[in-house]
Amino acid sequence: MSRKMNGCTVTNGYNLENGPCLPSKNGFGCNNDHSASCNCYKRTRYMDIDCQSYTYEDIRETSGFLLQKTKYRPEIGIICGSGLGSLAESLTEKQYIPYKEVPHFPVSTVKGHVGQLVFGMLQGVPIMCMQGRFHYYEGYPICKCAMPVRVMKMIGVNYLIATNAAGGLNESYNVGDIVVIKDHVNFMGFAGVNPLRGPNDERFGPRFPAVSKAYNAELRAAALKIGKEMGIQNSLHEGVYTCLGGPNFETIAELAAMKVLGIDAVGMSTVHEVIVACHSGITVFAFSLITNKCLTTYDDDDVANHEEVMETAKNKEDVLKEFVSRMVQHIQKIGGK
Ligand SMILES: O=P(O)(O)O[C@@H]1C[C@H](O)[C@@H](CO)O1
Ligand code: HPA
Repeated sequence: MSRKMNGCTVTNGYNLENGPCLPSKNGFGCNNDHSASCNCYKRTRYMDIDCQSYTYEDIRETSGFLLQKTKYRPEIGIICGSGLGSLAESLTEKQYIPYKEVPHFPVSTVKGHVGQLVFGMLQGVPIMCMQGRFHYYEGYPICKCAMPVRVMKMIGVNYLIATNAAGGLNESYNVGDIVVIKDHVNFMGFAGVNPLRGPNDERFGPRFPAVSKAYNAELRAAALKIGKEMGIQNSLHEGVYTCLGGPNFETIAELAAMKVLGIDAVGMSTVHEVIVACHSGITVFAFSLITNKCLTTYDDDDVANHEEVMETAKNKEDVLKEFVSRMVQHIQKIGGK
């Protein structure tokens, strides 16, 4: 799609003459003189094209498309982790929109991630659910992996429930336990892989957002209370999650190092989504399903595998549906529609 931005003809975010159009001091796009106020490719070719994947206008186009396709106006968004797509099946009056039909959306490539949006009702509350998320190891730039969260925000989502499958590093965790995430260690961020990298458009959020309170304390407390009410308090924990780039599972030495750092659950997602949610002012609740124990000794015969992850997720389907449904009910009570 072509449009005019600051005198440039831009096609799909590209000024064909000068490369990707970036936010410039004058607004979006190249201003064609490549001076100090111009952020066109000629001035910024040292930057990864990655981080300029989506402009505000792109996100507006995606959310506009969805708002026009659906009658739902959800304030709560849910991201289903590996094997957890069945969470979307609890919705009633469902409307499915495959990612491949949505402008600018990436497509899912991982087993256990269907690759569609599901709009519908849960506990009488409209919900937008991602049945399938995007991981860095699939080959997408990290900002692209997190792009749906910006779409959610523009659609009107104010609460995000992010779920994932994770390995349990904390020795007190068992397979099938739920870990309410209280904090994360952004290992990929240590190496500069951050969804907010690149020019910041203030319309999305601030250049330097605080993420020290990313996981809402009130929702965490509510989750623990809900766990008690459901009688699952012995298999419910609060813990620290980390996301690694994947796709390989971790080495014994890596896991030993992470243990020292106080990490409880190890996965390959969620952190980028939570950072973007925080940046956009979305309130976050996130949890991991412990699908396997992290193996921390060399004499263990077992190895981690995706089949085990999927199988555990399948086995816990019912309890997770109930847990999420009660969380939605709680969020509605405190202000989400
Ligand atoms: O999407 P999530 O984080 O739930 O998926 C986890 C991490 C890998 O994608 C996969 C490994 O089995 O499960
Ligand atoms: N490591 C990383 N990601 C995972 C794991 C794990 O053990 N289990 C499920 N996702």
